[in-house]
Amino acid sequence: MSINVKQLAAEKAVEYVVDGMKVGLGTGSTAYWAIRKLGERVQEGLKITAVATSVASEEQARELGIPLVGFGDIDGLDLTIDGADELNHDLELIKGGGGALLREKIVARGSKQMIVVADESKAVDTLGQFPLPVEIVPFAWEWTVAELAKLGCTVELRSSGDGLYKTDNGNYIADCRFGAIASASELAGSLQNITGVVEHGLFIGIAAMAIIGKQDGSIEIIEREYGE
Ligand SMILES: O=C[C@H](O)[C@H](O)[C@H](O)COP(=O)(O)O
Repeated sequence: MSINVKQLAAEKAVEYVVDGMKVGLGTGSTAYWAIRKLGERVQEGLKITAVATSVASEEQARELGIPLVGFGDIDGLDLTIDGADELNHDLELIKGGGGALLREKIVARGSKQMIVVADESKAVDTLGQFPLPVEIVPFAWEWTVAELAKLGCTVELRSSGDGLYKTDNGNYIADCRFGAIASASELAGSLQNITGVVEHGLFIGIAAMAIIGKQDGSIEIIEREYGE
């Protein structure tokens, strides 16, 4: 019988949450299990407050009775637990497969610590197999897509049903296929220089720990010192 490796990793991460913490709730099918476990612990008496990185995670947290606070009520978070689409051994990540990368990056950057939770298929030697999601403004999106393509990728504007996919912020997602990404930080710099780009899904120097669930029931932990 196959085990739920996403749940395995997510529930391990929730062990790092203690009373009094301000917690960032990630988005996606792995973060879902972390939020579910946090909800259970809150019902058992854990005292935390939280902010969510998407409308979907906010709704899940509310249903589970996790106390949510506004961004104006706190000046930062202790810990964010979130998934990833790809991660390498330096804890560089590709995120945004679910379209939540902008909110996720704001929340992760506002946290003292970010733990990534993933199944083993997400751990890679070189980033880039997964198309890099880039959030772009709808205005003149054709020109922004053309600028992205000049960086050496093929770009597909994400669709949803009959139309274009829109993020929780009302923007589009351009999925950019670069193939193997030699230097994530150089690419991040180039993406930031394109005016229509709101944010990209490369998370570099943000996560301190990854918890990876494996089919054999074991867990691998990758850690990185802040400032490395
Ligand atoms: O936008 C979505 C997020 O970055 C997710 O955390 C990421 O796509 C991983 O999602 P999942 O755990 O469903 O694979």
